[in-house]
Amino acid sequence: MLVLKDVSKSYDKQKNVVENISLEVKKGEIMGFIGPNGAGKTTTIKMITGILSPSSGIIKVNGFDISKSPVEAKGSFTYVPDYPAIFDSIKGIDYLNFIGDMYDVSVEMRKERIEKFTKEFQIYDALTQPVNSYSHGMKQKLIISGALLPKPEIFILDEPMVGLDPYSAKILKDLMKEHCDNGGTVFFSSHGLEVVENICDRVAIIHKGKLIVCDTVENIKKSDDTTLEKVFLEMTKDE
Ligand SMILES: Nc1ncnc2c1ncn2[C@@H]1O[C@H](COP(=O)(O)OP(=O)(O)OP(=O)(O)O)[C@@H](O)[C@H]1O
Repeated sequence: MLVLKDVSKSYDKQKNVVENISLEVKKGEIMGFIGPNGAGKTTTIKMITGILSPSSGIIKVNGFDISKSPVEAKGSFTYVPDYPAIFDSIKGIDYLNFIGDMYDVSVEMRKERIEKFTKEFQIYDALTQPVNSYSHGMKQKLIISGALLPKPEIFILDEPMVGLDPYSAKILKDLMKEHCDNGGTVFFSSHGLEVVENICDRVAIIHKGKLIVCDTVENIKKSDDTTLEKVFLEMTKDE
């Protein structure tokens, strides 16, 4: 569903900030992508989404090579970036309709899903207001609602919990699980290890640009007596 094969990235043609990463996220799976600051998570996600080109390696999204078939690949996923950058002067509802147009979402499905997500996130009443009147968290919830609107095959999120209140974070966790239960795939980065431990089928840990493990939480922890946080700190500590 989402395949990375020997993917590397260097910004300066000298040092790789992502080095030879290979991983596969299966259909219906929710995978957490964790690592210390500067480990290479956003760089990897930007390569998956086609914002950055890898220096080497292959990335396939829903079977389409993001470099060779970018339109087909991009039609298979939606993406929530790590900062809610959004056209500020338009109304929330116009933003969602724009996404609906881009992904050919039918009028009925659009109405039903816009209502569902924006009511759950409690931004429904603000949809007629311009986005520049939204708080950071409201913008984030608008972007998440837009990203879920077309029922993407793959839902990719970069640190989506940042700026969300606990209620909204819980809604997002439930929506990510629901998306997978309906056959979708989720790949997201986070510093919230408890969230990752609770909802992910598998977890990929990146450290200094290298993938150090990609496995179930149970296998990574090896024992019930520990937490993902403890194991993560041990695995990524600098000697
Ligand atoms: N545009 C850029 N030009 C040069 N170096 C960059 C650029 N963007 C990121 N880097 C470097 O690449 C490395 C990986 O950064 P990246 O943003 O991918 O890390 P991250 O794991 O997402 O970190 P964080 O958890 O802090 O968001 C860092 O050393 C960073 O300084």
